[in-house]
Amino acid sequence: MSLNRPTIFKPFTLALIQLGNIGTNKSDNLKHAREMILKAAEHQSHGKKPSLIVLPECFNSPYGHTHFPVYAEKIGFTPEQPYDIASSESESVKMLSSAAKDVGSWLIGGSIPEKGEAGGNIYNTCTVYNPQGDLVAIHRKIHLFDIDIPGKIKFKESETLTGGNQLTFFDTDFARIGLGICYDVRFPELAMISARQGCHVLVYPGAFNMTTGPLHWELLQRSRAVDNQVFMSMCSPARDLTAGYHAWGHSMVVDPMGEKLAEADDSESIIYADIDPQVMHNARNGIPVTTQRRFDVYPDVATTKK
Ligand SMILES: NC(=O)CC(=O)C(=O)O
Repeated sequence: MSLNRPTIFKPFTLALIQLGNIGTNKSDNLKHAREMILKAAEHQSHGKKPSLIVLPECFNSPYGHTHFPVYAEKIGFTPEQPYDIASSESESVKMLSSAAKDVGSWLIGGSIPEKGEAGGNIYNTCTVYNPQGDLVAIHRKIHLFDIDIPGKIKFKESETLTGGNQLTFFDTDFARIGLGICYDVRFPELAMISARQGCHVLVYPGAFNMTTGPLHWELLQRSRAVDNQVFMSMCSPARDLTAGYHAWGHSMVVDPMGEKLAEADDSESIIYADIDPQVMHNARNGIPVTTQRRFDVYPDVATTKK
């Protein structure tokens, strides 16, 4: 993706689908996700449908390290080449592509377990589609969710997943969008670099839990938004107490001043936020941190090369 391309930032509506009923039957999960994408697109704000629709992390399978290898699909995307949907081996990619085309909106397809090209690696991968249904970008969760809070929650994605090794953003005709997945939000460098590369809106499909959700879900999103003076949003699955992993829910959109524009509760729902670029311009003019950095005192992590 060329950084030199002039970026556009225009008002648009963002829709987050807090998907429920994610069970063990993948076809049912895909069917339901498709129905919810069509429903999200029916919304009108200022006479327009949402320009960008988002699904949650792990929307086609139960969330858990033992499930990832069972549900993993081969995608085979390379950013340098156009992707041929018709010959894709991924049923999830095919559904998402056709749904994006049918509604004529950009679609961030949450995440799915992905079978890598070689060596049996499995990734937690987000795919992105333009309104023509083309697969235009993927983001593989970089930081794996390995936590152990005694008596509360133990989860080790690294038992079956491999972390991605690339930052991802993409340009639309209304904004530059930066991607991350869930635990990636705890690493402020990622959001900082995306913002410094010109992203206006950060979208992280995610699935926090009942221990970390109440403490950190909102705090981290508002922090990333205020640190970087960007719009920040995370899209969760709905809470299902019959599932092995209890998602926190509370899908959210935060503006560059840290104000919440929209928030779901824990049940299945679709939330919408009107993204107004003027809010970002006002934040940056009023609190000019973007021009006050002191790289004579500390290094610029956003440009430091490996
Ligand atoms: N599920 C995650 O990747 C992250 C999470 O729940 C947390 O950071 O807390």
